[in-house]
Amino acid sequence: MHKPLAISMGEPAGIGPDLILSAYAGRAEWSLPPFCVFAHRGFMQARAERLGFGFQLLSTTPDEADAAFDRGLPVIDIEGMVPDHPGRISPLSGHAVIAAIEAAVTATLKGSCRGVVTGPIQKAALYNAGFRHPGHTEFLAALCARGAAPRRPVMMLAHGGLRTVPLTIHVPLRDVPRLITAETLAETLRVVHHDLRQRFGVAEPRIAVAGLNPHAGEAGSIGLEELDLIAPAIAQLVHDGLDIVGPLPADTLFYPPHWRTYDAVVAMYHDQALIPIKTVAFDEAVNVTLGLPIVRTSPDHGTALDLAGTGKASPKSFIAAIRMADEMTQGQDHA
Ligand SMILES: NC(=O)c1ccc[n+]([C@@H]2O[C@H](COP(=O)([O-])OP(=O)(O)OC[C@H]3O[C@@H](n4cnc5c(N)ncnc54)[C@H](O)[C@@H]3O)[C@@H](O)[C@H]2O)c1
Ligand SMILES: N[C@H](C(=O)O)[C@H](O)COP(=O)(O)O
Repeated sequence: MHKPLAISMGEPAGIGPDLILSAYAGRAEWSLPPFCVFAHRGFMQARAERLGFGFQLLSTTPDEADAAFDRGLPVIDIEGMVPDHPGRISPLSGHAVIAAIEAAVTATLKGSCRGVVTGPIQKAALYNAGFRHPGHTEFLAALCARGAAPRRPVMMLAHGGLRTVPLTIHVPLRDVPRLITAETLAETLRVVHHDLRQRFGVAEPRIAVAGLNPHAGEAGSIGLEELDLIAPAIAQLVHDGLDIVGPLPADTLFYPPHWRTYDAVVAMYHDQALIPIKTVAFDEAVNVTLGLPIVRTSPDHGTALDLAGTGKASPKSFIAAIRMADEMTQGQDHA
């Protein structure tokens, strides 16, 4: 038996459900491994009919998903009220969106599924339903910690050899300087180094670190974070034997001849890391969470409410996310 990948439905008003259905319809063309969807079945059925997909949706358990996969899309039914209103967020669906993620992670931690691929969520829409995290990244770390203090999860966006990591993630820009410490940077770099080896098969990772300020502080004349925090953290890790360079000016770091010499770039804040990769590879880049005991990937895009229910959303990044989770969990394929 092949263990399936677990896919959470994401925001019902967005394009996540559409892409899950498209992925199943194109599973042979894209050579996708078996997967099961953690979703409200009635809602998925309605979205499938709206988009004109004729295949069956089968209620299964994760353990039955592999055997069912050729006959129909295996759905692990999540209870709740989930209206099929493309583009219109409903306060009713929040609980089911959260429960789908929780159930997908639980099935993966239990070993019934190989890894988790998440459909995009609209975070603000979940806060009324009790969501207390800035995004999946931190929520997954909390779920994986099972009540203990979560380890630091690390967000990476990856497309081929271009891999970018924001040190700080979903925080206001004004808080970024305060959140950059030698400890958080060293912890993040160790996770990136470890997972480049373990998850990406990079034998000797070489990591670049961006500065925070223009020109990486220009020797302290445009800010001191580089001299006071970033350089000392790098020096300590280099002393420990890791191949890390920086802090480098962020504006020229992504010039192709430069980034191609690194296996990953750790940037200081969300947009510094995500703008370069979404600019050159929005269609195909993958968001992967490092530092977890399980594999989790996701497309790089969000809910795209404007495209939900239209059939016009590109499935490429979602397919790339399934493929990456498949590649990273090859060793766990068989139950
Ligand atoms: N993994 C996640 O859960 C995740 C990731 C990113 C953003 N989000 C959330 O998504 C919501 C919307 O974010 P946003 O508007 O900044 O970004 P977005 O990625 O949803 O949309 C940005 C633009 O790209 C287009 N687009 C997105 N995906 C596309 C696809 N597959 N095919 C064709 N066009 C596509 C959209 O139509 C829109 O014009 C926010 O609430 C954000 O927090 C969630
Ligand atoms: N920062 C991500 C992006 O812009 O692509 C996105 O919001 C996803 O975050 P989580 O994986 O933590 O939900």
